[in-house]
Amino acid sequence: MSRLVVISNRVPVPDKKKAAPAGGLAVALRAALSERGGIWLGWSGNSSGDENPGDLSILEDGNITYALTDLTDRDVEEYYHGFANRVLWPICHYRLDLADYGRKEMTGYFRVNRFFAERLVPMLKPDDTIWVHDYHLIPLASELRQMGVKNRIGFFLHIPLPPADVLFAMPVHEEIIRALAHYDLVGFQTDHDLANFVGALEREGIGRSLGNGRLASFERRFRGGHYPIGIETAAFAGFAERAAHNSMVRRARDSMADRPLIIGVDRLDYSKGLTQRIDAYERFILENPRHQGNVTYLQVTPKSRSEVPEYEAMQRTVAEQAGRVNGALGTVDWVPIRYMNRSVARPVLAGLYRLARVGLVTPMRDGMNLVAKEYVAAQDGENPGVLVLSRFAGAAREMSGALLVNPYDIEGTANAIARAIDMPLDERKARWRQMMDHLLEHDVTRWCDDFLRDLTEEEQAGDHPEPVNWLRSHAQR
Ligand SMILES: O=P(O)(O)OC[C@H]1O[C@H](O[C@H]2O[C@H](CO)[C@@H](O)[C@H](O)[C@H]2O)[C@H](O)[C@@H](O)[C@@H]1O
Ligand SMILES: O=c1ccn([C@@H]2O[C@H](COP(=O)(O)OP(=O)(O)O)[C@@H](O)[C@H]2O)c(=O)[nH]1
Repeated sequence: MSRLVVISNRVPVPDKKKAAPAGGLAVALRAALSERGGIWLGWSGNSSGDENPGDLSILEDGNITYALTDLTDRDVEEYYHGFANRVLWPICHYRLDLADYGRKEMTGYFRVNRFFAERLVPMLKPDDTIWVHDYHLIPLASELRQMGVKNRIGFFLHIPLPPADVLFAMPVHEEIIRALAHYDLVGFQTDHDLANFVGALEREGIGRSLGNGRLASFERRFRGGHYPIGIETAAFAGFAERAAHNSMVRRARDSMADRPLIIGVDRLDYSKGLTQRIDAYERFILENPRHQGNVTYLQVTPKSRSEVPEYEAMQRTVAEQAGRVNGALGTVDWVPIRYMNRSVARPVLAGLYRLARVGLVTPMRDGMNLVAKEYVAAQDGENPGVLVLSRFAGAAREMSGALLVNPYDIEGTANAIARAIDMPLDERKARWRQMMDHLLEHDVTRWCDDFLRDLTEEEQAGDHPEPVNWLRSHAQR
């Protein structure tokens, strides 16, 4: 079995001082790395100011080497805040109105990808399998190929891939597609994302599907597939059971005194549909006065990407909106929305999910949304809560027991909340069982194994004796 090399923007370096266990993705990739031995390389999250980032910081943990690099202020600004989070993120989440494209940021993005490639190359062995994660690092394989790297390289996109009409609003869409063609396997969260990618290849004649997941573009052959990411289902269910003793969970339970709780857990991000969700909750209360003073909605919303102007503006908007609803509907002994602007450790979250009669997960767009899966895994099978889920989250492709909503339809979402609160036990159990069985089978380890199996079985792009001349012949037609 070849060594595994993982590259992602953020690296969950194990921290023995922190009590909270790592998230599912980190657990699964660490397991795969420790089985094969390997390296996990990425950004340290720190800036070196104007100075060139020094040597990599190396941390050895068993047979895994964590390799972290600082970036300069300019790199962070152009690559992370700029192109990744103000161009790729909004476009991939269908928010063309928020995309702020600039050549400087685009150049910085490609420059930082080259820099990651330069740092990686000296560490590589010829038969390493390389797995690159997410939109920050799309050009990494093409940079590595230019440096002579012939290894198998896979890429997984954690966020949605929009249809051609949306993707092509990005001035450098062709360079992005060309960069993806340098991987041996490109993985998406859902069949819709994969179909959008194939549609984008075919729309302007820059590629095509050869059938059976095989793709051709820019004179390269590679594979595309969909691999919906899972969670560490059994372990998470265990956290939820044990969390009953946690003091924060106990305090939350005592304060509810058997009244129904609705929970939302999201980074403070415009893709998560927080303002529409609060509107829907307000409408639900107004239309169901018997729930006034009865139901409470807890929204856990850690700050995210605060240096990006759209995120900074969101902090104010959501806080003001929650304040307005509390002011309008609250009473001397009831606060309709408990709004928390900080992060909660996952084992505690698990306990809070389990207390909640409704999990409200209503993004306007989301690659997957692990919160939806965690909410289901955390439930007590004898008295489970109901998942109200946006049809625009990747998770909606799998969570067949959820009440699916269109988050743009405030009235429809309000009705779904009412239906979830009043749902009889038998229906709740049947819906939950369906979803839990799926999550137990399709957990994050399975996701990791499926992707790596397909990547390592894959013919190497560079192995093709003849270049793919399809593009040229197509252009001549
Ligand atoms: O690293 P940040 O800028 O602080 O952002 C946090 C992560 O957000 C995104 O998560 C995505 O991946 C999840 C797991 O596959 C998926 O469930 C979710 O729908 C996506 O939004 C981002 O893609 C990660 O790279 C970030 O680290
Ligand atoms: O206070 C919080 C809020 C969220 N999360 C975790 O952050 C992840 C969010 O993943 P998701 O796919 O839902 O969305 P993303 O933030 O990656 O877009 C989930 O594992 C949550 O349990 C957490 O640990 N503490």
